[in-house]
Order: sequence, then C-alpha cells, then structure tokens
Amino acid sequence: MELIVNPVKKLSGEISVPGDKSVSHRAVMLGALARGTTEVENFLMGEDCLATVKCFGALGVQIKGPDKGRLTIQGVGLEGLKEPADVLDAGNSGTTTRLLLGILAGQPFCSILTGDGSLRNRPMARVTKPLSDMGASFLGRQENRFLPLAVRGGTLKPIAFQSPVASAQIKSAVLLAGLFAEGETTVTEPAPSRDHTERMLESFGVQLLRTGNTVTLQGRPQLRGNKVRVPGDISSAAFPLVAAAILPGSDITVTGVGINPTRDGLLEVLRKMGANLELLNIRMQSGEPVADIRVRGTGLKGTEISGELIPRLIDEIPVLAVAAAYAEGTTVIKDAAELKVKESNRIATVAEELKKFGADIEELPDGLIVQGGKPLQGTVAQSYGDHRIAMAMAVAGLGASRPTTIEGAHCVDVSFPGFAHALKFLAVE
Ligand SMILES: O=C(O)C1=C[C@@H](OP(=O)(O)O)[C@@H](O)[C@H](O)C1
Ligand SMILES: C=C(OP(=O)(O)O)C(=O)O
Repeated sequence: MELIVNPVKKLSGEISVPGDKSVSHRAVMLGALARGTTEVENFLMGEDCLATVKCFGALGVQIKGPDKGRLTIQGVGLEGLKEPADVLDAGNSGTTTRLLLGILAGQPFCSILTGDGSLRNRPMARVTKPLSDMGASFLGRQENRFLPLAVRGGTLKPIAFQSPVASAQIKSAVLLAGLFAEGETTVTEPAPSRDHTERMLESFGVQLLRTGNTVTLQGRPQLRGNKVRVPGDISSAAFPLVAAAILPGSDITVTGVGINPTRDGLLEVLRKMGANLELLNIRMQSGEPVADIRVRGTGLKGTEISGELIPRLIDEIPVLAVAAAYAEGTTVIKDAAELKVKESNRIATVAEELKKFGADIEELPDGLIVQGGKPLQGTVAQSYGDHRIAMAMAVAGLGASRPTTIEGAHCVDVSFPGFAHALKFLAVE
C-alpha cells in the first residue's frame, strides 16, 4: 500500500489518537494472569496488540473483543494457562515477544514463539539469558538468540538482575517471570525505562518495592481482575504534534494522551526546541497521568538529545529527526544505539530516507547529526516495513515542496490505525 502525502499550509483542529500500545499489551497479559474479569476500554486495535490477544487466546484464555476498543478478559490465574496446540505468532511485535517469553518461562509446558521477518532478526538473548538463569530452557537459532524460539518453562527461582540496557521489555520479562518464582525478584536498570508494567501490576493488587532504578516483587502474588482505561498513545500523538510544531500558524490539540514521566521525553525536547506546547486538563486514568496536548506552530531550533532522555522518547526519535530537519541549527542525537534493533535499523533508515527529501543528516554509531533548516522536497520514501519510519516520513512530506509517496505504508496499522485519516482531518491546504 502507498500513502500519498500532499504538502499542507498548516494543521488545525482537535483529535484523539488510538490507545497506548504498551499499556494495551500489558492489560491483556495481566488480565489473563488475574483471577476474575478484566475490562479494557480504548484498547489499541493495532496489529501488535491484536497479536497479543491471539497468543493469549491460543494459551486458553477467553477474550471477548476487541470491539470498538472494548475487550473483556476472563482471567485464568497464575496457574491456568494451557499448552498451545500450535506455534504462537507475535507478528511484528517485540513487546508481545519479550513479555510473553517472561510468562512462558513460568509455565509447566512447552511452547514455540515466532514472528515476521523483522522480529525474527531482533535480539532475544537479552531476555532468554536472565530467564534461563531463573530456570527456563530455550532452543532457537544462533545459540537461542533469535525467533523462532522453543520454550520449556517450569519451576523458576527468583533472581536479582542487573540489566545492561534501559529497556522496559527486558525489565518486564524478568518481572513477569518473577510472578511465578517463589521469593524476591529484583531488576535494576542503568536508567529509568517506561514503568507501565509496575503501575499496572500495582493496580492489579501486586505489591512492589521501587527505589531508584530498582524494582522488587514477591513471587506468587494474587492478581485481581481490574478495569483498565487505556490512555491515548504519546508515541502516536508525536506525529501530529511534531507536524504542528514545524508548520508555522498551526494550532492543534490531541486529547487524552498519556504523559507518564517515563514516556514524556518528546514534550521536554519539543519545549527545548522552542515549541509552543501546553498541557491542559491533566488528570489520572487507571494509574497513568493523561492530558490534552496543545501545540501551536512557531518554528523550532536545534538541540541535543542524549543520556537518560533516550529511553523516555526512544520510539519518537524518527519523528524528532524530522523535527530537527525543519529546525534552525544543528541537532545531535546520541546514546541511542538501541535504535538499531527496532523494527528496522532506525539510525540507518531515518538517515537514508531523510536524505531523499534533501535533508543534511549524518549517521553516528549511536545516533544522528542533523543540520536543520534546508528546504525539503517531496520524494518517494520507503517504510522498510517499520511503522514509525512510514509515519515520520509522512510528517516530513507535510512540510515539503512537492507531494511525497510512502511505499509500504500498510505497516502504520501496527500502532496507529487511522493515521492517514487523522492527518487529513487536521490538514489546512
Ligand atoms: O515495553 C514496551 O512496551 C516497549 C519498550 C520499548 O522497547 P525496549 O524495551 O526494547 O526499549 C519500546 O521501544 C517499545 O515500542 C515498547
Ligand atoms: C519498537 C517498537 O515496538 P516493539 O518493540 O514492540 O516491536 C515500536 O513500536 O516502535
């Protein structure tokens, strides 16, 4: 599928974006492991989260929906999952895979997990290593580093794990496995990563100890079925928000967006770049802070994005590189080598595609340098099957001098069904 993006004068109006992907995955997983019913609202009907629903269906969990974002999960408790009759398919979703590996590690049965071509090339030793130390066995390609992976779970022992990477997927895999291990499981990470697992575990009745970058849980707790209203996804909101910030005269509001402080690096960077950004109607929703975000287009200036900010905006870097290309001056992005192991190598793919628009962008081993302010021309851009690249390049096209074609744009459905419609709704031509 191709997406044609016509240049626009500015963006104007109010929209909401689909539910948060990270929170949606976790609602299915914790709902399945709880006793009683879990009701989810504003569940993300994107392909990644639908893959999670399918996997849990195959593990014997009764799930109704999703229907217009409503999902009802009949929890089976910590001991109720069933051996799947076939291979589990996580599609394009790293989060489904790594969190599910943590859960499968604690099951007294055998399962096999695979995914699409992109996912089969993403590193899994980062979770199979600590889960093996807890007592699970894995068999897979290249010394168990890649999908497909066979998992033989069983009785786990707790560990104190020092993660080498600030990654919520690694932290969550070990914590979810820790639910099945008798005793205290601890994860420490080098910088704070998104804490949706911790927040949701607490709302399902699990007690955690959180000090600095360390989380501790006592194994074998009881999870209670719950109601979860999923906030709008800040990683999806990022696309219209950046577009409005770079197009002078724009004025948009994205309502009901999650602004969890472990996810709000985008807002901090846009402010540093000089964006006119306001948070309105800040409130709590199912244990997560939410706000309406208003951005008025004033033009941006270059900045540095590095260090502990990186995990707080990791998925927003492709679109922030687009912001940098439209900003006056230099933007340096570093400490972001994790971008190389996402749905595509996002350092390489962002640089390659933005160059086609005429941007001045250079790859670093762990980031990018963008000399902003050059006029961009519309082009034919590739998605590499990576939803964030497809949407970031669409934003680049909005401010360019000629129409842009995004090839392979079907992948936007992974995280933002209705993306093209949302842009059209806001566009002033
Ligand atoms: O836990 C999660 O829901 C996610 C964590 C991040 O990955 P890492 O944990 O690999 O950094 C992020 O890139 C991904 O989109 C979602
Ligand atoms: C990296 C991402 O997701 P995942 O790791 O779940 O595939 C993303 O959505 O940008």
